Amino acid sequence: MAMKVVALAGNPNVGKTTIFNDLTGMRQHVGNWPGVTVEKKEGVFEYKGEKFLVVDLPGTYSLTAHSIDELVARNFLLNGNPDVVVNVVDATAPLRNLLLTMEIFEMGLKNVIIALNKIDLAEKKGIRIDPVKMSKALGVPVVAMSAKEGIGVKELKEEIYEMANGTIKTNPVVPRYDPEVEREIEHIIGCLKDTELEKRYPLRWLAIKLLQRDDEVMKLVLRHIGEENLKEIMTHIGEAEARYGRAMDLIIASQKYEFIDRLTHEFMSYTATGGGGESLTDQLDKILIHPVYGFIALAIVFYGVFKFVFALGLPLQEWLGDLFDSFGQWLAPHIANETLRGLVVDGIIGGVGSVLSFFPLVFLLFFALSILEDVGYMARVAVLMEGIMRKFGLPGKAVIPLILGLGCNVPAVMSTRTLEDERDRLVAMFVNPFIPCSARLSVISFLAGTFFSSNHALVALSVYLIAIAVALLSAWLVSHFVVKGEESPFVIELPEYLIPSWKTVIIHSWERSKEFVKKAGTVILLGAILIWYLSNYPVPIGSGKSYAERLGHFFEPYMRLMGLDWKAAVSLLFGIIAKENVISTYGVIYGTTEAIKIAMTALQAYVLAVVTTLYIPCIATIGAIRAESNWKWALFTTIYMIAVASIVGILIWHAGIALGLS
Ligand SMILES: Nc1nc2c(ncn2[C@@H]2O[C@H](COP(=O)(O)OP(=O)(O)OP(=O)(O)O)[C@@H](O)[C@H]2O)c(=O)[nH]1
Ligand SMILES: [Mg+2]
Repeated sequence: MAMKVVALAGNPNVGKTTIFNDLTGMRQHVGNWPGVTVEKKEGVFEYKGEKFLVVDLPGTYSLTAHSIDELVARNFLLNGNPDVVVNVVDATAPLRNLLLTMEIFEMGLKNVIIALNKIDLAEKKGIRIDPVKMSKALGVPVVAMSAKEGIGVKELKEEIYEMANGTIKTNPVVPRYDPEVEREIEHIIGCLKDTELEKRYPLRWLAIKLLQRDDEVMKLVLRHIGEENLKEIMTHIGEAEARYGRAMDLIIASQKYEFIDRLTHEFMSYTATGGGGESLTDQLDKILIHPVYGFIALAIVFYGVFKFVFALGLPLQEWLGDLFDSFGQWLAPHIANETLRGLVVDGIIGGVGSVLSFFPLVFLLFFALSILEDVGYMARVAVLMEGIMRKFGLPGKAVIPLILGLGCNVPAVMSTRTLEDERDRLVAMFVNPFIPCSARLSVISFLAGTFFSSNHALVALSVYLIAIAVALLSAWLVSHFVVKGEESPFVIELPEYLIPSWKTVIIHSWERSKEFVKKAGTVILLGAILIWYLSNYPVPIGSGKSYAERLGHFFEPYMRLMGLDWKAAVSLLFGIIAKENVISTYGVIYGTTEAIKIAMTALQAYVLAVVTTLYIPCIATIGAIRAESNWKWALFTTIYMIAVASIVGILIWHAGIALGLS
C-alpha cells in the first residue's frame, strides 16, 4: 500500500524540523534562526500499523514566488498532493503565522492540521490561546504542542492518522476582502472558468495571485488562456488599482491581516504576566544589536570563538598527529614489501593522518557556531551587519552563509537559497569560497602554530581578516560591475534567545564535522594516494624527476613571484581536490609535516597560508556553485579567485621583503 504523505509547512523558525524529528525519530538540523531548512527533507513514521511519509518543507512567510524556498514549499503544496498538511504555527506570534495559514486555505487545501507549537514560550510571554476555540474559528483541527519537550506529538500523530483516513471533516475559513476586491476576484474567476485550469487549481487562489501579479501564476495562466486574455485581466486589475490609488498586492495583504486580527480575538487573550515589563530578549538586544556596543560584543564573541577553538583544539591536534605518526612507525616494520610500505605508511597514514588530526579543531569550531546559532545570536549578527553588508552590495542576511562558510563552503553555498533576490544570491555565492572553511583552518592553524608559536591565534586571525576583506571587496566589485540590480528589502525575524539544548548542539556539530571525516576517507584518501604516486614515480621525489616535481617545477617560475617554490606549487595543485591536502602534501614530500620548518621562512609560510585560503574553491565547492547557479558562474568564480590569490600573494611577499621580514 502506498504511504500517506504528510507535508510540514510553516514560517521559518517555528519548529517544523523539531516536529519532523519528533515524528520520525530522525536528526535533521534544528537551528534558532530563520531559514535553516532550505530543501525539503523526508522521513517516515508508523502509527497504528500505517506508514506515513513526512516532508519537512522550507520555512516561508508567504507563498509568493519571490524566493526559491517559497517556490519549493508552494509547488509541493500545489502539485505534491499531500494527504495531510500540518501547518506549524508559532504560538508566540499567531498573527504573522496565520498569514501563511490563510494562503494555504486559499489554495483550496482542506486536509490541514494546525500544530500550535511553542506553547511553553507563549505562556511565558503571556499569550494565551484556546486550541478548541481556535479550531472552531479556523475550521480545522488544532493540536497544542511544545515540540522541544515532545509534548503533543502523540496527539498530532493521532490527528494525522484520522485525517489521512478521512474521518475528520474540515471547513477551512477563507479571508473575505472588500466588496470591490471581491468583485475583481469574481471577474477573474469568470475569465478562467471552463479552461483546463479549473480542473487543476482553485480558481479563487489563481485570481488572488493574479491580483498580486505573481510571476509564476501569470506564466501558468498565460499558457492556458493566451496572451490576449491575460492582458485583458491585467488591464482590468490596473483600472481597479487606479481607483484605489494603491497596488492590489498591498490592499490584499492589509485586508488579509485585518481579517486575521478579527479572527484571533475569538481564541486569543493576553495574561497579566505578559505585556508589562521588558523581556530578557529585549534587554539583551539593547546591547547586542546596538550600533556601537553590538559590534564590540561581536568582536568579543568571535575572538572568544577563536580562542576557544585554538586553546582547546591545538593540543588535541598535536596529540592526534603524534598518535598517527607513532602508528605509522609501529606499522612500518610489519610490511615487508617496500612499495606497499611506502604507500601505507607515508602515503595513507601520513597523508590522511595529518588531515584527520585536525578533527578536534573542526569539531570545536562547529560546536561554537552551533551554540551561537541555537542561542539565537546569528540572527542578531545579520541585523548588525545589514548596514555594512549593504555597502558592499549584499543584504545583512547574506552574512549567515558567510559565517556558515567558516565551517564548510558547500552547505554555505546552498544556504544562499534563503536570499530572496537572485542577484544577491549570485554575489553571496561568489564570495563564499573566500571565507576560510575548516579545511583551510587546518592549513592556517598548522602554519601559524608551526611558524609563529607565541602569537599563533593572532596570526591565524589576520589571515581570516584578509580573507574577509577580500570577500567584501569582491562582493562590492561584482555587485557594482557584474550583476547590477536593485536592492532587495531587509527582512529578518529576531527569534527569542534560548538556552541551547546540548543534545542538539552536540548532534549538530557532529553531523557537520562528520563530513570532514568522510572527506578524509574518500576524496582525501584518493588525493593522498595520487600524491604519493606522483611523488614516487617514475622515481622517488628528491631526484627532481618525479611527476610531482616535474609539475611543480613547471609552475615554479610563477610561484617565485610570491616567494614560494615548487613544493608549494605541488601542494596547491593537490589542494584543489581538498584544501587539507596542502599540508598533507608536505607530509608526503618530507615524510613528516614537521620537517616543513626547515624548508620555509615564517614569511613564506604566511604567504602560503594566505594563498591557500584565497586561490581556488575546492572541487566540492565548485560543484556546489555550479549546481546552485551555472557553469559560467562557477568558472568565473574560480578564475577570479586564482587571479586575486596571485595578486595578494605577490603583494604580501614584496611588502614582507621591504619590511625586512625574510
Ligand atoms: N521553547 C520552545 N522552543 C522550540 C519549540 N520547538 C522548537 N523550538 C526551538 O525553535 C527553534 C527553531 O526550530 P526548528 O525546528 O529549527 O524550526 P524550523 O521551523 O524547522 O526552522 P526553519 O528550518 O529555519 O524554517 C529551535 O531553537 C528549537 O529548539 C518549543 O516547543 N518550545
Ligand atoms: Mg527546519
